[in-house]
Amino acid sequence: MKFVVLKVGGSILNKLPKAFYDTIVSLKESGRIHPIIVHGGGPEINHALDQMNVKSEFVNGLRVTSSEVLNVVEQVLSGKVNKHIVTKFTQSGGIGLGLSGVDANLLKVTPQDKTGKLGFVGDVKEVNTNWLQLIAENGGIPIISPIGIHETGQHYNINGDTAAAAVAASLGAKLVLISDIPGVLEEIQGKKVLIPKLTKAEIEEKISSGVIYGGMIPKVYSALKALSGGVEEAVILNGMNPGDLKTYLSGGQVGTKIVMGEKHYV
Ligand SMILES: Nc1ncnc2c1ncn2[C@@H]1O[C@H](COP(=O)(O)OP(=O)(O)O)[C@@H](O)[C@H]1O
Ligand SMILES: CC(=O)N[C@@H](CCC(=O)OP(=O)(O)O)C(=O)O
Repeated sequence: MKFVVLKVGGSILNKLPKAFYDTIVSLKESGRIHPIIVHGGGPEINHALDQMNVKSEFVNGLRVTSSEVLNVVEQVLSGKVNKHIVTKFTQSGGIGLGLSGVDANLLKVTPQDKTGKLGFVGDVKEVNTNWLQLIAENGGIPIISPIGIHETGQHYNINGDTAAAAVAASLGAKLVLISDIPGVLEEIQGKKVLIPKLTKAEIEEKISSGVIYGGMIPKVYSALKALSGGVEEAVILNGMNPGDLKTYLSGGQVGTKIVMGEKHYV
């Protein structure tokens, strides 16, 4: 089975054209790929917290998650956002099956930060791939919200990119991180320029120089982690151009490819 894990970022969720969902459903129906969707929803969570007068706080792109915040995160991600995406796939003629990482022990976690500063933020230690395979084999498109479960039964908030990388690594799938930007950008002579390929060393350098910041940090680190976990390829693409996904899956150059070694870009 050719699994492709598509992570859809919250930055773009409400803007994605119908053609995006149509493209994924037609790729599934043609048997070319078995898509698995992992989604975010950061802006929706921020909005819900704002309405409760709770401040959103991030450390290196990860949300500090108290139990009060976790309740909101879970309601927004596993409820509102997950079902929004399921509906979009249904409208495109696909079988979208919404799950969170809590269902069927899909995403087992350990706390991300042992000092406790991040609160209930989890890192994925195991993915229950059986159910994903079963859903895919039966024509379904799994749509996963990034909430994980600890062995104590405690639920944890997982960054969407981190969850997607873990799912891709567990299946040896390609990882496609879909966001509202064409890829990793760098300002050169006052113009934002797309970086087509980035190695691990270049990523470290661009984080320390401030070129890569905020929500892009978990994205590039997740891509690297996925690669070291056995994923053959990781790429960051813009979801506003559904043609980009087709181009990428046909071997074309779009977005930013993340690779482990050799320097392709200086
Ligand atoms: N070098 C960079 N190139 C492009 N975007 C960057 C870069 N560094 C930081 N960003 C920010 O990262 C954002 C994408 O991360 P995030 O908002 O978490 O997206 P998503 O919700 O799609 O996962 C961009 O919209 C941009 O503000
Ligand atoms: C731990 C952590 O930061 N979790 C994220 C989960 C949602 C997410 O990843 O949303 P985007 O993909 O839209 O950024 C959060 O609470 O915002």
